[in-house]
Amino acid sequence: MEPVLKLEHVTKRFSGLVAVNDLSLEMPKNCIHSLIGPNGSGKTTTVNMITGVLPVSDGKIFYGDTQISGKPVFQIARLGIGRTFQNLKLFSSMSVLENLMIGAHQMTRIGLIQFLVDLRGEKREEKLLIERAEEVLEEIGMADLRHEKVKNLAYGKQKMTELGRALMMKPDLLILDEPAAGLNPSERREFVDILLKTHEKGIDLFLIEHNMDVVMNISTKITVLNFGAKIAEGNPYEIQNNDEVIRAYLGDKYKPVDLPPAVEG
Ligand SMILES: Nc1ncnc2c1ncn2[C@@H]1O[C@H](COP(=O)(O)OP(=O)(O)OP(=O)(O)O)[C@@H](O)[C@H]1O
Repeated sequence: MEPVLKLEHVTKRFSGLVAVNDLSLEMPKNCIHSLIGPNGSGKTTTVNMITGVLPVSDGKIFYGDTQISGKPVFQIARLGIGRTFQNLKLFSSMSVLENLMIGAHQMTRIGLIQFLVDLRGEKREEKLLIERAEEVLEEIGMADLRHEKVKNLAYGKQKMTELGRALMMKPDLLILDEPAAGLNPSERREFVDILLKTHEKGIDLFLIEHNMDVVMNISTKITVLNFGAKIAEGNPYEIQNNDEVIRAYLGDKYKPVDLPPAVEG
């Protein structure tokens, strides 16, 4: 089966620094693929190249059979690749609903400024956006918070809003940069449950994550980077038992742990 995403000998150089070094990887369909490694090992740079934020220095990136390296961010997004960010990119003084709608403005023919001007108008596209936002709010369990300003939400709900914003465009592939960072165990469980539901609906997930309990519990495939280069690839069991990964990243003390149950309410 053709991979969803394929990196062929991808390198990124920043002046003298090689941030990603000759990286090749394939993400199979129906997969939760995690990219892990120590701080500074090149994970975010890799995602920035996949999403078109940074140009590759060498190599090629394919989404299905379409070469996406060299294409601008908006074109890559329109092909069906959604993304969340390590540092949330939300409008904190606006409501959850408005943030979701802004996330989808790329799907519509109108530009962002026009969209903001028209936010309370009667335009057909806005009605469609509101309908879609309502669907997403149900999916992420935040329908009752639709009119709450983002700045009043707990951090876990802000992260969920960021996820919702990425879901607005109905991506086929969703790239998540540290989705569990900053979440308490209960919020983490809730977030992971929503991610798994999202995946069950047919969205492939590619995630950068430092929380190994999350990675080892949900990943189908894991790629490990160190100093920009791939040092290992495999399923969670293989990665947990890989000597080089233990030396470079996991350490001796890592023991797989199940995620705790979510606390209701
Ligand atoms: N725009 C840039 N200009 C120069 N160097 C950069 C730039 N972006 C990243 N780097 C460097 O590239 C290397 C890889 O960084 P990157 O952020 O991709 O690592 P990471 O694995 O995502 O780290 P973390 O887990 O801390 O988020 C680091 O040495 C970083 O300092």
